Parts: sequence; structure tokens; C-alpha cells
Amino acid sequence: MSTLLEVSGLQMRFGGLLAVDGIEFHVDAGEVFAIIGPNGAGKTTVFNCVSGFYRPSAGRIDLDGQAIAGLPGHVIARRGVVRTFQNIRLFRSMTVVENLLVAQHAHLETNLLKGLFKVPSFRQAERRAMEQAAYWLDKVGLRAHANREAGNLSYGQQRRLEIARCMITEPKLLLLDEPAAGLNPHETHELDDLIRDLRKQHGVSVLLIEHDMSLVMAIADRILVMEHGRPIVTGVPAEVRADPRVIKAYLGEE
Ligand SMILES: Nc1ncnc2c1ncn2[C@@H]1O[C@H](COP(=O)(O)OP(=O)(O)OP(=O)(O)O)[C@@H](O)[C@H]1O
Repeated sequence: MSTLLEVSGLQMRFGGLLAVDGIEFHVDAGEVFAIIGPNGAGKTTVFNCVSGFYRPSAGRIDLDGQAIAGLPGHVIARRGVVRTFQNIRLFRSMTVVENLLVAQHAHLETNLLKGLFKVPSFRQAERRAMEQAAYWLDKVGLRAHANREAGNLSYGQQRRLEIARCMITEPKLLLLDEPAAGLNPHETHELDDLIRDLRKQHGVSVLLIEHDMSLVMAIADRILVMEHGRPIVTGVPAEVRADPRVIKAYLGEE
């Protein structure tokens, strides 16, 4: 398997606080890789470094062998790394389908003049954008809600729309920040199926932060466990589950 994302020696300092230090991991093409750890362990900070929200204090982040650490978020997104947020960020007063059309805008080969004069290439791009939106609405089960305001969807539907909005840009790496937070067991089960499908049908790699252990253990190929900003162990779910250091980090000392 080829390596898609390689992170080494990652460090992030906020003033006197070393929030992340010595983080190393890689994500292979098509892999689901999870980062877990107690609250405040530094998981979101790692995400923010990978997605370009923070410039790391030290370390390397390579995508397909090219350095991306410190690049602006929109440049990293164009290279194929997109993310969802712990607190869902949709255009709440736009409709569901509009959210999917806007997401594609940055990736469409169109410009304002072409749009004004409706040249054929613009119309073609528009048609393709609609087709893609319809495809993703079906995929995440929101076709019947296409014209509803995104802010009026249920929590689980909003999470699925956020994932569709990412996937419609055809990313190489999808970062999911606590996608199961606030979902009921049925919705979590649907999310599990959706992530499996995205990997299988679309070959996307997934980097996941999640507190729902049953979801992580079910879908992650490998897991990095962090505590106090540092890695404690990386391994397949069975190894991680049985590791005394992980049990101690979660349950504390006897
Ligand atoms: N922008 C910031 N400025 C200062 N400190 C920060 C900043 N972002 C995060 N931190 C600190 O860095 C540490 C790691 O936080 P982070 O949010 O990455 O943890 P986490 O593992 O994602 O936690 P949770 O599971 O609660 O979301 C915490 O001590 C946090 O207070």
C-alpha cells in the first residue's frame, strides 16, 4: 500500500503550552486511521495542523510525498485534504442542494465572465455540478430533503450532509472530527456503513477523531492513542484495546 499522509516530529506550542509533541504516524491510501485519547490530549490540534488551520511549531506533514505543513487551509483543501468539524459548519440558511453546489464552486473550472455569457463550458460544468449533487444526495440519503434549509435538518442528517459536502470535492483524505458526537445508535450505525462505503467505492482515506470506541474499533484499520499531547501507542484495534498503557490513560491508575 502507498503512503498518502506522513506526519513526523509534529509539535504545536501555544505560548508556554506544548499541546502536541513528537507525533508520528502515516495514513496509507484507502486506510481508515483513527486518533483517540482523553479530552485535551491534542487530537484536534493535530487535525488543525494537518488541515492548515494551524502552522505547526515543528515537524513535517507530507501528502503524497510533498510537504504541506504551514500551507494555508484552502491550498491544502485543493491538494485533496478536507475536513468536517466537531460543531457542524454548514450554510444553515441555504438549502441542502445549495450547500453541495457551493462546495464544488472552488473546484469548478469556471469564471464570472463565462458564467455571465453562459458559454457551453460553463453550462457543462453546471450540469456536472448538479449531477454530482444528486449523486451525493442519494448516497447520504438526503434526496427527499434537497430543498430544505440545511439548518432545519436533524443532527444526523446535518452530519451526513457535511460529509457529502466534503466528498463532492473528490478528496484524497477525509478528516472527520468526532462524526458520531450527538448521534443516536441508529445514526451511528448508518455513519459506520457510510464511512465503509466511501472507502470502498471512492477509495478515500479517512483520518478520524472519535470518542465512540465501538465505532473506532469497528472501522479503523489502525489507531494512534494520544495522551497529554504525546503518542502512547499506535496499532491495530486489537493491540490498542489490550495495551495496558491505553487502559491506564483511559481509566487512570488503580
Ligand atoms: N488555540 C489554542 N490556544 C491555546 N491552547 C490551545 C489551543 N487549542 C488547543 N489548546 C490546548 O491544547 C490542548 C489540546 O487540545 P485539543 O483540543 O487538541 O485536545 P483534544 O484531544 O482534541 O480534546 P477533546 O477530545 O476534548 O476535543 C488543550 O490543553 C487545549 O486547551
